[in-house]
Amino acid sequence: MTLRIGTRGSALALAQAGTVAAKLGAELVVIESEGDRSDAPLADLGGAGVFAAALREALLAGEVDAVVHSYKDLPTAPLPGLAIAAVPKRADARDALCASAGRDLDGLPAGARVGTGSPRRRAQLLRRRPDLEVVDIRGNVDTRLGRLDAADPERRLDAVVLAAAGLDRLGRNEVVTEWLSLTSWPTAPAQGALAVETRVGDERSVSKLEHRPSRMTAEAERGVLARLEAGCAAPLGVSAIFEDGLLFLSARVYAPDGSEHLTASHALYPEDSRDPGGELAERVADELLAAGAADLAPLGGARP
Ligand SMILES: NCc1[nH]cc(CCC(=O)O)c1CC(=O)O
Repeated sequence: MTLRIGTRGSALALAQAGTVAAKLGAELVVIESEGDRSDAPLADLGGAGVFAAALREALLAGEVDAVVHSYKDLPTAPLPGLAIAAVPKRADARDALCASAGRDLDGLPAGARVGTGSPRRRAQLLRRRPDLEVVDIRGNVDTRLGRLDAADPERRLDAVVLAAAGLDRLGRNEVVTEWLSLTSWPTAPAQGALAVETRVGDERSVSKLEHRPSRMTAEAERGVLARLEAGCAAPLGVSAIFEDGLLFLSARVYAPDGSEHLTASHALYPEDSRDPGGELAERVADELLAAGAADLAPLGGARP
């Protein structure tokens, strides 16, 4: 029997799930979700979890054998009966600036209009360039890039910030005018990583895709989100790296207007811990909370 892999129908989701299906010799099944059908703000639909919900329903109902998520869009709470059976080798975790006229962030004119729907990216943009006008946008990657050369001046933007991994998977690297370094611009937990989910007991059907270091860094980053009890709208940037046997995790919480931020970083040798990602995330999150992260930014439910 051919393995059936469920995916959202967006160009990005199809590209991501397509690589997974190809490696497994599996068949793709497109599942439409409320998040894809509606233009309503994500928060009104129940947060980023709406993208995952329809896929998970189809998996639980046995309509497909596995589903592929952007790991960063998956809520941190596990769903009973389902398991993240594989985390494939992670792509670029960085954000990318896509600006008109080939400009980088420092080269944008004063008061330039830059689009993003992410409170983290808004705070990071304002921290680097307090003069920018950050415009709230959403929609798929092509819609967002379309704002760069929109004919209507009210819609036109000077730049947008997107995940480098998504642009790469769509073959759109040529629009990037600056890759933002993770040290000064940490990104969303698990950005650039995929999560392949199966029903509990079926994990082996996809386990050849598993890449341990990618799971470890993604789990460490998501652990910070979980420990801070933060939602997808929290102005939080994280970056984990596994290098020379050492797992390193850094997290930064921003004031929404970018005026202040707090950073915490820790490292450990994974073989010294039963749950390296969780343990590291706990240290980093506790340090952020002790330093007053919850007073600096709305971490939980509050959405703009
Ligand atoms: N929030 C939407 C989303 N979910 C995953 C990606 C990109 C791919 C990835 O991070 O794995 C994007 C687009 C973006 O943030 O630019």
